[in-house]
Amino acid sequence: MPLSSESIPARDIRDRLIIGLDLPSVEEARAVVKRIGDAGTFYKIGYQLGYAGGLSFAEELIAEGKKIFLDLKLHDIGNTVEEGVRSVARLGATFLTVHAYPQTMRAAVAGKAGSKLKILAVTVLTSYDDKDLVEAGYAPVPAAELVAKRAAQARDIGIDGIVCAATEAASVRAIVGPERFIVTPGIRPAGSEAGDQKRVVTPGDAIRNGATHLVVARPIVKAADPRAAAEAIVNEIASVQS
Ligand SMILES: O=c1ccn([C@@H]2O[C@H](COP(=O)(O)O)[C@@H](O)[C@H]2O)c(=O)[nH]1
Repeated sequence: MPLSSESIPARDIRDRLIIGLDLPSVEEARAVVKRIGDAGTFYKIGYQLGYAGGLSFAEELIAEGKKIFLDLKLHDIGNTVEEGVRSVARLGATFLTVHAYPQTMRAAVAGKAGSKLKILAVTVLTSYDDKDLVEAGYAPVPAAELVAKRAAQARDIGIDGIVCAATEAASVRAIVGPERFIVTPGIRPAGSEAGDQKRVVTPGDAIRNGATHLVVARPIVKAADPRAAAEAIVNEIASVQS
């Protein structure tokens, strides 16, 4: 049944939408979170806000009962990743990203041991297509093939979830099995601008393809009415969710 502001959807449906707080200051992020109100239950903090006080703001949101995805995309020598993840685990976030390189993923799994933090492996950024991979120095390989290889490595290492484009969500599900999270940025409601995203999918198709969580930033936080934009996506998720 379609949902409206009057009948806020069950919490688990709203949790499938992760709203990217890609904003320049904590003040602006706090204002957007306030406008979205109870339509938003899960927020992502990445480079822009993270380097502008966003980690303390993450703790504030957690204390208010919101879930937090720290999209820090860690990638460094193993010891640095392991200790960095150990520090992040103390913040109480739900998800943390690392790049899907085997050394990095193994270090992240070691660093989160004993905590509730879930590690997501970023396979191939959704702003990349096959040509971008060649430009970055990879032998010609379709992005989908590299996503599949990295998803299999992430599974074998014990990573909790995969970040990929929703174009690859169905094939990733076949690789990683039924339990792991499949978190898909590059989501664009029909008619909205792709911007720098190249592997783009609508919210409904992403859910149909098997994504567990959709990441949406600009189409919500830059919207004239961020709450209405978030609700429209939650409604689309609810209309196709099995
Ligand atoms: O492959 C990836 C991994 C992460 N992201 C992040 O998701 C959001 C998407 O923002 P939009 O404004 O909805 O395009 C952004 O914070 C990225 O850093 C991604 O897009 N692709």
